[in-house]
Amino acid sequence: MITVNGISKSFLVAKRSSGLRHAVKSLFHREFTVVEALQDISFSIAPGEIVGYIGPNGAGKSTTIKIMSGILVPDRGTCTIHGYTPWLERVPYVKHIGVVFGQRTQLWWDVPVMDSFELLKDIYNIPQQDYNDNLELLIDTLDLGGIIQTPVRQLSLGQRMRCEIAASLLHNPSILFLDEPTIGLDAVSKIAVRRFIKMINKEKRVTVILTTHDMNDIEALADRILLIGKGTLLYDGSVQGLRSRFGTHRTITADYRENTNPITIPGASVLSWTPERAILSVDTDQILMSEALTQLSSQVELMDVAIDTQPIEDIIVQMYKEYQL
Ligand SMILES: Nc1ncnc2c1ncn2[C@@H]1O[C@H](COP(=O)(O)OP(=O)(O)OP(=O)(O)O)[C@@H](O)[C@H]1O
Repeated sequence: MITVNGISKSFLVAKRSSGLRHAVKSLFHREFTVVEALQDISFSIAPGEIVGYIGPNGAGKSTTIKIMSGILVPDRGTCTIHGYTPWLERVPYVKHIGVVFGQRTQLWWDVPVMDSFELLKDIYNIPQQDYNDNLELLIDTLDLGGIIQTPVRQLSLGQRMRCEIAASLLHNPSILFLDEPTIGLDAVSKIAVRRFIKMINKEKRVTVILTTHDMNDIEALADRILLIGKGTLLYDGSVQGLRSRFGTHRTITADYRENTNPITIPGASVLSWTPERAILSVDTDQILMSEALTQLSSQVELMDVAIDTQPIEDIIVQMYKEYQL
């Protein structure tokens, strides 16, 4: 459904120095630097997938989404989505995609949400019956009943985001691009948005490409991760694969009968210690968990043990470090 092949994109950015002398000079002679936003990016995405597109600030995520949604033209490479080249065949293409940029709105600020929806119906030429059916479903599942007649500027961020997502789906697209859909939302709204994304993916088979800095979004939604850093693709695989490749640490929290001897286990480091409790980080590349537990129980009289896997957030930080992003 989506094939991106060897996409590169660079931007010319004017150099600016501070001070009046430089400001005057730049009026006559502007200097530019080239920012390589994307370099030779390739991937493909099958129908019905939810793909998390992640990377640190400035990695090139939004640039990729803009190219895939037809807003930007790449310098090199090809992109075929639903049989179209997005930037060359925008008018027929956009009927198949929905786009939500978390930081921007596609709704008209001063009019009730419903009026924006009606306008989108005309822009996309949505048949009345399809529109009615879709609207009913979206109002119901995104709980828009109480806010649909409110002007957008009076909505909270969470309410607006639910309306943005509804607006992007009114024309029944088969692909949804979400750029930071949960940014700034409270915990309850985040969960509501995630649940909805999961639902439309499952029930309507909408393919979802999601950029986010929130690793809980990734854990809750993505089957697959594309990690981009400094414009190049560094990892393409499952969340599980990411865990087994980078998440080799487990945390053991051990409660035991009072013991003043220090705990030493090769392959494990002590994160904190008291005479009754120790927290250890175990590198499973160096020692099996079973072996670490055997050694622990030979050194203290265990009362309780909890084992936690490394949070995905830590794994990502580790990856960023490893790739020097
Ligand atoms: N219109 C533009 N003009 C000049 N440079 C740009 C433009 N758009 C993006 N860039 C540069 O391209 C690089 C990639 O930017 P992009 O917005 O794609 O990153 P991102 O991964 O989405 O970052 P963030 O997580 O901060 O949103 C950055 O160095 C950015 O400054």
